Amino acid sequence: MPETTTTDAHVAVLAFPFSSHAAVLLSGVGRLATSAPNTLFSFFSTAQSNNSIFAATRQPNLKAYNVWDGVPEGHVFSGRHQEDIDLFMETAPQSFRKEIEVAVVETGRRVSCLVTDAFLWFGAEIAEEIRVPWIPCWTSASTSLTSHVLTDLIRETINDCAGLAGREDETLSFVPEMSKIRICDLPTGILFGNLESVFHRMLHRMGQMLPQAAAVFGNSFEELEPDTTNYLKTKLKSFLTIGPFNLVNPQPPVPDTFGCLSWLDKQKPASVAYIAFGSVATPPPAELVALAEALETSKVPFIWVLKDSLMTLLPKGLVGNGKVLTWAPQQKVLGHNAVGLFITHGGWNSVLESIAGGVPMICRPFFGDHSVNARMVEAVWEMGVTVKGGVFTREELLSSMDLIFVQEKGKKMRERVGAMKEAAERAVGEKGRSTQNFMALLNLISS
Ligand SMILES: O=c1ccn([C@@H]2O[C@H](COP(=O)(O)OP(=O)(O)O[C@H]3O[C@H](CO)[C@@H](O)[C@H](O)[C@H]3O)[C@@H](O)[C@H]2O)c(=O)[nH]1
Repeated sequence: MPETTTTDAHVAVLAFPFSSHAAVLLSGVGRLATSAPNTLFSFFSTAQSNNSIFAATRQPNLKAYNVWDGVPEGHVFSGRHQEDIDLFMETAPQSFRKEIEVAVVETGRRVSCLVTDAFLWFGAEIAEEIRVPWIPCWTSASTSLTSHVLTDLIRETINDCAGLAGREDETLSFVPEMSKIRICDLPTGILFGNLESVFHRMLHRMGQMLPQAAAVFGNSFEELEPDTTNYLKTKLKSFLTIGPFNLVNPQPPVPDTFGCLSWLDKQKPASVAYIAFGSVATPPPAELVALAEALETSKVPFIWVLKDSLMTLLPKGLVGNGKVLTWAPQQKVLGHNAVGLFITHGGWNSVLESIAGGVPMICRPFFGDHSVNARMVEAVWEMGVTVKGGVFTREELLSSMDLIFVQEKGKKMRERVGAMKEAAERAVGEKGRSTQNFMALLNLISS
């Protein structure tokens, strides 16, 4: 790729250091750093986050800086939900400002552009103070972003129509681009959950601030979400989908500690269920038991990622039919031709990785954007199903596995995921839309 940068550009990158957010941002920024070797990239996250995502060898023009996690010395966590996020967000604007100054002194280059996780809406204020463009990265689907940009409209419309009660299954007919999404599928923080929590106020503010950004870039591709992508192009100064990141920047090699891949080599094509719920979610014990029983009854071979502490819940004979482990090289597993089903929470990276592997899904959403992603899998792309009633039951799992592994409908789903996989590969190919968008982004950040 041609070098298009001026020689003194310095991009400050502010990460949201929880779940897989920082890793996804680093994956996008790593690609920019490779394509613009004369531009410096200073990547700011907490020490814990940086230690977990920065490999020993990185591009020489990409350097990690640690910011304070906001946890006061001697603080004892109360176990309150998202306490770590609340503490971080309280001090984050000042912590980032302070560390940016350190990077400026150390590199001898003033910052020329501010890239942030889109969650960090105060990036708009920092960018204004230092008079540089603000370019946020949205690490999830264009459709979930649309719902955040439209939060005020959605709240007003629902309130004008006498509130939410009994209307959860209605579709968002007043937003034509999201007309297959139901009210109950909306990400938490728009109508559901504690709307006054630090996290949800942050999402609301983000939706209001993003139209000020010089450009927003996202980990999706236009062919996957044409309607909401086009809508965002009208609402934001510039909206550039440059994904899927997993196809252009696959996961760095991770050791196959548990021998998943060699075990998969011995299984029949499209016969194995892979089960994982991302970096945060865990189904409650009763659902884990329902899942274990469904696997045992169906005899479907499986790879199941599960926390160590929960393994005692599984029936003793179960493991004979598969592998239960604490972490898998997910992208490689989903890319293996033996895998025919992904049982997932619907995290955006998992959805994109399932598409890249051509694997249909059973989605069991938990929070955040999982429900809207799962709805798209089922009702828009028809590449899988979402569990009814929101929880796993043995009977429904058995019938969904039968549908995907055995029935004609399942075959059609596999064909549709396969076609979308090809569309994704075209998008990041030499002349693809995501590649063109990436070049436009590269010009923006390094000029
Ligand atoms: O055994 C495992 C389990 C997970 N992963 C990886 O972990 C990531 C998980 O990402 P994702 O599916 O997006 O789930 P979360 O970590 O829960 O992601 C958070 O961030 C996403 C956007 O970045 C949002 O869509 C989710 O709602 C939010 O929970 C993926 O890249 C997986 O490949 C592995 O490599 N091995």
